[in-house]
Amino acid sequence: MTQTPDIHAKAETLIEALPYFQRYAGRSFVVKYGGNAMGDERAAREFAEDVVLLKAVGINPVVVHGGGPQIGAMLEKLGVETRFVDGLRVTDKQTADVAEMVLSGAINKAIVGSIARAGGKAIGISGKDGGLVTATKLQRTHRDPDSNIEKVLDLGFVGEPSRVDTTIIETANGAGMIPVVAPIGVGEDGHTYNINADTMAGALAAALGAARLLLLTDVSGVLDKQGNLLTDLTPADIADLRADGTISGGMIPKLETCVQAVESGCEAAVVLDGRVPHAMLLEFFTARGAGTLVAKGR
Ligand SMILES: Nc1ncnc2c1ncn2[C@@H]1O[C@H](COP(=O)(O)OP(=O)(O)O)[C@@H](O)[C@H]1O
Ligand SMILES: CC(=O)N[C@@H](CCC(=O)OP(=O)(O)O)C(=O)O
Repeated sequence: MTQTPDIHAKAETLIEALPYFQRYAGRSFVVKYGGNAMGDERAAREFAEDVVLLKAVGINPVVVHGGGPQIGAMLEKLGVETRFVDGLRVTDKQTADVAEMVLSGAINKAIVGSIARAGGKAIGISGKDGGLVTATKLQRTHRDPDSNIEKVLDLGFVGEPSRVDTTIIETANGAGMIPVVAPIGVGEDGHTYNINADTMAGALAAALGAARLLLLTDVSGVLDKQGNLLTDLTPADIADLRADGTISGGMIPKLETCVQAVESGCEAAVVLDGRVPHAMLLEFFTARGAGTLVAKGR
């Protein structure tokens, strides 16, 4: 019996992916799914399919989601003003409550639902569950570009992970479930903290010693001032890009996260375009993915 070229091509694609399945089996991949990348229904379905496929080939995907635009829309509906400093939302008590409602409620469960529809089993949690993430109030300074004066910022209930206990993730992995994590933490003081989703994903990637931290967003990767894609960056390159103003807004916490993750136990981090169909699979199972790879050295 003769086989059509199409069938051969499919078999070859699978065989090409075999070394990657083997290399990454049993390893964690932390995937940060940003509010901007969530986009339309089709993108959400494809994202869920990719995550389920990873699980099926023996990788342990951990999804950390954002939802900045969705929190913004809810705050607007409620008539609450909101603002960002260096990519972080200034969070008073009311804003923290809305962020938790939108992130741990609507978005978390929608992602769990799409993974279920793609044939996987997901468990939706936040940093509060199982003591996953203990947060402390973020201490941060901001240098005014005009006056060059550095000020201490008070962002309210914006937290950063100070302790991560991965037991609940490992328990979920062991039970064949895909953890879906909302970026909310609780402090020793009992307060609820709003954590930037990139920061949350980076802390989990470091604690799990993940093979990859993938940050899915709405740009093709980190761009230079002319708009060209920067394919490989080291922590030193990132410090230069920040100093000369090439990166701004949400890209600042994103790249800070990549640096922190690769310096604390995660092998490499990638910023990639979550709007591209099956972006994650292309990144995992081809020799060179499409986005910006951040690693300790070249
Ligand atoms: N040098 C840069 N390269 C690419 N994007 C950048 C750069 N500097 C700032 N950005 C901005 O960062 C955004 C991504 O961060 P953010 O909006 O927080 O995404 P997400 O919600 O997916 O986490 C991009 O859409 C872009 O507007
Ligand atoms: C402190 C802080 O800024 N928290 C973020 C949490 C959500 C998030 O990070 O969502 P994206 O990844 O979609 O931007 C916020 O309130 O918007």
